[in-house]
Amino acid sequence: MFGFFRRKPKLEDELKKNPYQPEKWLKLAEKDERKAPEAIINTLIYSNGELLDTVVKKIKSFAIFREIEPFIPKVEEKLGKEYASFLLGIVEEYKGNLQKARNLYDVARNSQDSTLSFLSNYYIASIYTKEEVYDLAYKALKEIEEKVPENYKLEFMVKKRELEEKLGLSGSKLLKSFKEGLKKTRDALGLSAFKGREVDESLFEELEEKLILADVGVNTTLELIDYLRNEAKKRKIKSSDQLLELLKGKLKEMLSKCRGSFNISEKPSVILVLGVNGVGKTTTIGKLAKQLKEKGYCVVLAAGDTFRAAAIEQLEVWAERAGVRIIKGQEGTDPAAVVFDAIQSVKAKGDDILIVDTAGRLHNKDRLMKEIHKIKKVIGREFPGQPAEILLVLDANTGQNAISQARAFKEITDVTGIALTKLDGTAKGGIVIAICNDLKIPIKLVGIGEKIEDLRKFDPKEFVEGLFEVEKE
Ligand SMILES: Nc1nc2c(ncn2[C@@H]2O[C@H](COP(=O)(O)OP(=O)(O)OP(=O)(O)O)[C@@H](O)[C@H]2O)c(=O)[nH]1
Repeated sequence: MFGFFRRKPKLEDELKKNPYQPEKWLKLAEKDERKAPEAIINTLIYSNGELLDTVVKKIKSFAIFREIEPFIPKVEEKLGKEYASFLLGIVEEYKGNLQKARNLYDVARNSQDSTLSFLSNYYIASIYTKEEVYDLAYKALKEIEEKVPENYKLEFMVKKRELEEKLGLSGSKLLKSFKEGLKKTRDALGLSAFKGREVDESLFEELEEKLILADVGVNTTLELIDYLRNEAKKRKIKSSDQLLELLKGKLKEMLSKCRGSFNISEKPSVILVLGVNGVGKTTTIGKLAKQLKEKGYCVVLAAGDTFRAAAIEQLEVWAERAGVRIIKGQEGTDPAAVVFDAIQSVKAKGDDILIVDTAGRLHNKDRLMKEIHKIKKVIGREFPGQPAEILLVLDANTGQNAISQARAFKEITDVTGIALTKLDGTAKGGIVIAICNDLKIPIKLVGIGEKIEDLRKFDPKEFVEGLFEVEKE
């Protein structure tokens, strides 16, 4: 009955009796500034790490970075090294020791605790961003993009978008350069000159001539013109604008069969790169390596074209530019031996992607076939199911010759995708349609210039729109 006189026990007394009340430690931290450092650490300890996100926010809002330091050994004792390192990382980052802070976060980044792992990577990314090491910042974000807590989603997306902009990965910049790269073909086709005309026999004949000149290939051109004639008759089309829309739709439908995503889902993934000398193989490997690295992958190159010292040196230059490792042998070394060494290196370092350059001498087909089969055998033995991609590099300038090269390589080995280079340098960009329609091999990448960023995933819709784009006056 005298209960109403009993003094409410103080928070501290309650916690002395039963410290396993994390919410109450949090309340004490908010109530008593002097007690805040110890109370906030006890909040973390007695929530068994669950309130990490809240605790971190409080440490920052109370600005008690230095004050929590004496209590961190207790965190290590109760929760382990990963939690203690993470908190020490926060203290060091506050002191401006970014390198030390990053190393401390690194201890916690692979923690089983998803919040601790997320926050560690997130803070590593923010430190790299501060230091303008954007590719590594992006890699750290990529590692955690599947496990972003709800309350971080928006902030995470903004940070990722900013890094993509800085790394030139954003669609807009790349799309513009792609359309510029198609200018020569677009001008040669001159489809805009067909606008506003009557649909008559001369129109079909002119269109047929333009498509063949753009290297669409005779068979594919005839297939397209027949299709347009039939549809024009069936739908009683009188205006050339409608006919051009039909052609655009048909080309998109044709090319959509050649759309293929790059298969690098396994770790490690091996990409075997084929192609005759001069088509842009080494350049494409260099561009691809850089882009994959910027996407956060650890990439290593194997100089499998040992026939010429120049090829090895050239690949070294590109490895340097892309900032990736290269494994090479002496000129004349057995390519399979170089690939074997590269595989041992990948195993030792745990790389994500191995890109293998190969010789480009098609005139000695038997020897090339033996070399490639041996390389594939070595790869498949060490990494079952690999190579994931067998990428054939073709030069868009070589027109129909590229088709015969592709046919020759298909006799040597299966080809999973095509990288079509120098689309920017040719008026014969119609070869894309011929390759797709004749060879039925996915076109995965297109080269649109000599610079390292001039490589892009092939997007059929984008390509066709680029052919029809009306030049701004
Ligand atoms: N304009 C343009 N030039 C390119 C492109 N890709 C490669 N090149 C150029 O084509 C030339 C040959 O490129 P490489 O990468 O050396 O070709 P490769 O197949 O390795 O030839 P080898 O070195 O003889 O084995 C170089 O001058 C490149 O800069 C591209 O997409 N556009």
